[in-house]
Amino acid sequence: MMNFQQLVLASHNAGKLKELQAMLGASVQLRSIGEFSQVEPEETGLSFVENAILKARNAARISGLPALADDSGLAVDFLGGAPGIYSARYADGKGDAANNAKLLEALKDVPQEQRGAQFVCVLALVRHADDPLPILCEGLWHGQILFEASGEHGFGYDPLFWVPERNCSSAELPPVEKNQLSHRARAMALLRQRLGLA
Ligand SMILES: O=P(O)(O)OP(=O)(O)OP(=O)(O)OC[C@H]1O[C@@H](n2cnc3c(O)ncnc32)[C@H](O)[C@@H]1O
Ligand SMILES: [Mg+2]
Repeated sequence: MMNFQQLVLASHNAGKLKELQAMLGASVQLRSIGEFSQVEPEETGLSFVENAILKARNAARISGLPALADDSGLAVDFLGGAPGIYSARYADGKGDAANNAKLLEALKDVPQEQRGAQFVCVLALVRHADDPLPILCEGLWHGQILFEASGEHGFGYDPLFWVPERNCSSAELPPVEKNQLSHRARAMALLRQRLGLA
């Protein structure tokens, strides 16, 4: 197995970098793709897997380093799994606050018992840009969409995501706890096993 002391993280999302670095610990240093380029690749895939691979290959090409990508999002049952892979672009690129407002509006008349949702995370690791065998790991986190935002931690949809096993929103969880329970934590636990770090 290859020794990944340095990986480039194919993400321009500071929240992801913080969480993933905390989960990996000190043995692997994640370097942001932002050190190499500010240009974000277009996420043209139709699945989390395709977009994760696309982002990882792009980062490996630009940096010359092995690359890890995270493609993630929120799949809401009542919305047939939307916004899904379009979670970051749900409110046409206007950002987290606009995404959250649009989601609350879409669910405003939907009762509690129909507000189930899951966070999805796919991690893709490529050893180089043309790697024919990317490592892929997936994690899901089940919860419900709240009627209003609550909590200051985390990022993105965290203030709207109710975590039944903790009775609070994921933005109310201390970061250490989110990093033990989340979709990203589950995907990362699998990746650590695959890399022999677990
Ligand atoms: O593509 P990169 O550069 O990694 O950064 P991004 O923010 O665009 O990331 P995605 O394309 O994977 O889109 C993920 C969306 O899902 C949201 N999301 C993912 N994980 C989340 C988490 O742990 N908590 C809250 N929202 C999350 C996030 O805010 C984005 O709107
Ligand atoms: Mg993105």
